[in-house]
Amino acid sequence: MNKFPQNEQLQHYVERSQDIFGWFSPDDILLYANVVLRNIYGLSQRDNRRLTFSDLIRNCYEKQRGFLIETDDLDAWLAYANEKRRSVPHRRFQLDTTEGRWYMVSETCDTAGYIFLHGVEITDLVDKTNDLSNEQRRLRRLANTDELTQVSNRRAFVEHVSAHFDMPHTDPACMILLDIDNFKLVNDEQGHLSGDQALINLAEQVSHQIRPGDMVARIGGDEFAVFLHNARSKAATEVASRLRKRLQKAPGITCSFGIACSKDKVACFESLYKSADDALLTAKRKGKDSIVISDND
Ligand SMILES: Nc1nc2c(ncn2[C@@H]2O[C@H](COP(=O)(O)OP(=O)(O)OP(=O)(O)O)[C@@H](O)[C@H]2O)c(=O)[nH]1
Repeated sequence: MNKFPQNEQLQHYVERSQDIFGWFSPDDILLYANVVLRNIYGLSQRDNRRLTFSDLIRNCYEKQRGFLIETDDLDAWLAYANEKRRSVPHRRFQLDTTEGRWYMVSETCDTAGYIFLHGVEITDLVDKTNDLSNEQRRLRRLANTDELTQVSNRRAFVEHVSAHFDMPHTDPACMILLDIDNFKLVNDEQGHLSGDQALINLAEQVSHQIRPGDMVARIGGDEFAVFLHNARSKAATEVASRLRKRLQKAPGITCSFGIACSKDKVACFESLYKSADDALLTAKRKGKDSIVISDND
């Protein structure tokens, strides 16, 4: 018990370990690298050259093998790395290789300036973390997307608009609500699948009318909402008019539109939505297929 391996035994284990082991002199010459580290630096067992850390890195960079160095400016990369080396007695960093392996490396520096490296492979962990991040992204997208039309859903829309109003300096913004006229009849006369297709087509048409950064969402059965950043009622009316004209060109469905714009900093999702919804109701009452701008604007 408590008997540490003798020098030769220890060297035997270190040499054959799957971990990284390395040792640098105070003038940064590689004094020892085990098999794993020699592979990463691209050195053969009989390589007796006195290579510095910078030589080794330049070698990997030029051959694009081993230690993966992603930079357009190797001198700047080396200057940064050399500034970090020996800056503290202990530090840890991740190292990845051109073969896609990852290591968590711990670097220990003694008072004389010798550096001892020990690294453990963490490729599986990194892969799992990446899988989890991808899965998280996929789930977030699912949670925010309307399954039928693939545009955003109500939850994402509320979040997006609320985030806009949470910002300290909000640009003027507009909300357009649009609702298909007599959609019940479309379903009744042409069937539910045709109704679904009409919703998909409408979502596509609306998406084409807005700028990147603006948002369209399906927020109810046959109701869509658009949020336009940096826009006033004139721009919002133009978007709605373009859309209305496009819909009129192809016989099938028409929509009613309600528009509301934020004028002051106290605006919030609820107040803007209420104004747009009132305007939409007015458009429906006026005989549908029309655009109404909120009284508050
Ligand atoms: N095909 C299809 N229909 C849906 C879907 N969700 C809701 N609906 C239908 O959409 C219709 C919405 O009707 P309403 O908005 O109440 O009324 P409307 O017939 O559109 O009449 P106005 O809104 O007054 O013009 C209902 O018949 C719902 O069954 C869906 O995902 N697919």
